[in-house]
Parts: sequence; C-alpha cells; structure tokens
Amino acid sequence: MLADGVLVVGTGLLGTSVGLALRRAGVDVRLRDTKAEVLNEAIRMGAGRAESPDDAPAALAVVAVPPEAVGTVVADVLSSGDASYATDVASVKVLPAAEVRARLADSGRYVGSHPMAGREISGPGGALADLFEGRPWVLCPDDQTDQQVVTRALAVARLVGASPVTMTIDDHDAAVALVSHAPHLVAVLMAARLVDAPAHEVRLAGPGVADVTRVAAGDPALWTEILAANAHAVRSVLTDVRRDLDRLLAALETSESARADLYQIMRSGVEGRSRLPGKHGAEHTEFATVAVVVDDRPGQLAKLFADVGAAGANVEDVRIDHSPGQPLGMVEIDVRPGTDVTLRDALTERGWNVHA
Ligand SMILES: NC(=O)C1=CN([C@@H]2O[C@H](COP(=O)(O)OP(=O)(O)OC[C@H]3O[C@@H](n4cnc5c(N)ncnc54)[C@H](O)[C@@H]3O)[C@@H](O)[C@H]2O)C=CC1
Ligand SMILES: O=C(O)C(=O)Cc1ccc(O)cc1
Repeated sequence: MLADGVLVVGTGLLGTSVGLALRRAGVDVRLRDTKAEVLNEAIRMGAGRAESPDDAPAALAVVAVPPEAVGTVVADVLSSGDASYATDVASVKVLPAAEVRARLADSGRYVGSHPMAGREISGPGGALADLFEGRPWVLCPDDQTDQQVVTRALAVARLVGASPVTMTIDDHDAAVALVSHAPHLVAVLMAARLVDAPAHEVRLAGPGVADVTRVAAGDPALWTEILAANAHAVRSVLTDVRRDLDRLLAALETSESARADLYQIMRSGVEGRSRLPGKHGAEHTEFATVAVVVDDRPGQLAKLFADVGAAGANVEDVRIDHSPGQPLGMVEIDVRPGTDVTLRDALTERGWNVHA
C-alpha cells in the first residue's frame, strides 16, 4: 500500500521523527523542506532520501509544516502529482481542512491527522524514531474523504507504532484545547512569572516547577499559530479556568469555610490527574515508587537498572532528579504495587541506598 513510498514535507521535529520511524519499518521515504540545511540534517540523520526527478508519485505525502502553511503545501503536492494522497500532522484540524477545501476541487484525497506526541524542541535535531510509540494518532475523515487516503494514513500511524483514533475535526479541536492548548498556556503563564523574579528565589526551583512549565519552552511562533487557529475552543477552557481561579482566590482567604473549599479544590486536582491515561494509553494505574540515592558517576544508572532487572521487577516509569550542588541523584523507579517490597529488599541487599 505504501510501496510507492512516502513524501515527508517539512523535516523539522515531526517530519524527521515520522521519516526515522518509517525508514525503520522499511518504507522508502523522500524528504522536502524549504530550508536546505534542515533538509540535509534530516537526510544525514537517516530520516529518508532527497527527492529525484525520476520518482513516481508517492503513495502518501505526510505534511509536517506549521498549521498556516498546510493548505498551500497539501494543494501543491496533490496538484503537482508529487503524491497521490496527502495527510498532515498539524496540532489543529479545522483550519487545514478549510484551507485544503478552498484550494482543491478533489480535496477527498486529503485527510487531516494529528499524532499526540511531540517535544518542546523544534527542528530535526530533536527528532526521535520512537516518538509516536504507544501514542494516539488522530485521523479526521469526513463524508468527502476517499477511503484510500484513510487506509494509507492509518498504515503510517500503525507503522510508526501509534494507536489510531478517529474523530471529527470539531471534536478534535475541542479535545486538544482541553488536553494540550490550554495546559500549554497555563505553563506559559507560570513560566512567565519567573522572568523578573529575583535570582535567589529562582535558585530554589526544583522538579515540580520544571514539570509544570516544561512545555512552555516550545517554539513561540509555532504555538502562536496553533492557538490562533483554535482560539474559540481555547477561550472556552480558559474561561472555566478563570472561574476556578476566582474560586481559588476566595478559598485562600482566612476563614474556616474557605479552608474547606481549598481542600475540595486540592481533591479535584488529584481526581482530575488520575484520569490521565497511563503507559501506552492504558487506564491510569497507581504504581509503587522505589527511590534510590545514586552517586553521580559513570555506570551507576546502568548498574542500578541491571540490578532492578535481576530482582525481576519491570520498570513502569522512571524519574531522575539531581541534588543541587551535590554529586548525587535521586532515581525514582515506578513498579507494580506489590513488587516494590521485594525490589526494595533486593536493592538494599545489593548495597544500594534505598529511601525509606
Ligand atoms: N512540536 C510538537 O510537539 C508537535 C507539532 N505538531 C505539528 O507538526 C507540525 C510541525 O511542527 P514541528 O515539527 O514541531 O515544527 P518544526 O519547526 O520543527 O518543523 C517545521 C518544518 O517545516 C518547514 N516548512 C515550513 N514551511 C514549509 C513549506 N511551505 N514547505 C516545506 N517545508 C516547510 C520548516 O522549514 C521546518 O523545518 C506543526 O503543524 C505542528 O502543529 C504536532 C504534534 C506535536
Ligand atoms: O510534550 C508533550 O507532552 C506534548 O504534549 C507535545 C505535543 C505538542 C503539540 C501537539 O500538537 C501534540 C503534542
């Protein structure tokens, strides 16, 4: 089905990651980017090859350019015959669909899609072959969409290790406003509080504020396009957040009833977070954590993981924090509840400093 190969347009973070994952699955991938140095870096990384004038039309173009450029690029690859069908990976779906429809009479050869995986680093340098592993990949066909393009986009999603999900473009944009775009803005607002903060305060920052603000490091130009294209749905979520913020401000007053409400708000945070999907999209599972203090020297982590493996424990997740100013790290290993006791004993026996 993808025997004629895939054309990836836009060899930044997403395009190069798609190329690396498809190459690993044996697909012929040709690459295109308006910036020669970016294209050459993606080729050097093994994400695909340069296009050739002798190439037959690609089975599918995967358009991985910023949202406002998607319509023009999809119309170009389909009308030039560079690809028979096209999909895109933009973080919004209503805008690209409208732009493709406005530019192409046979827009049924396009289906919008969105892998729910990314990083806060732009460009091919941040690309990873396993970026999409176990992540949802949303496809948004409508009644005009040709089944061929859906089949091909589905094949790409599966070959890169993602789990395909189908929804309408409107449902998609509403969902990502809640789970991606509004959270991005909350992270940005908290990170922006640090800009003029005194250095002696910022110095105390630990992994908590780093976790909460991680996505705020994303490319401001790309995110401005994403948010402008989904402004309506994002405003709706932020209006609810503003209402909650007002309630929170009142709950921080010093009265007994305010204190009870503050507790209720904290409880709703725990409850909401527990609804986040767990590893590989499975239902959220509470893991048990084993924390080990590790010397910050070469080979320690490899030795620790070997000892965890020897103890028969499966690592469900792992976090590493470095103690500021000390040659020590704290490794938190999440395992299935029940296995933590045996693991703790086994690691202590092997001489590790396991936190109580
Ligand atoms: N960054 C992320 O975490 C995620 C991004 N996306 C979506 O993926 C798309 C790409 O984002 P990134 O890879 O992060 O951006 P990026 O900035 O790393 O890469 C975009 C690339 O597109 C190229 N480009 C721009 N216009 C072009 C055109 N007309 N023809 C050919 N190449 C062109 C740029 O030169 C650049 O190399 C965006 O639509 C974004 O919404 C989707 C999921 C996650
Ligand atoms: O870094 C993360 O956790 C993300 O959620 C990345 C991300 C960014 C943009 C998207 O459209 C989809 C995923």
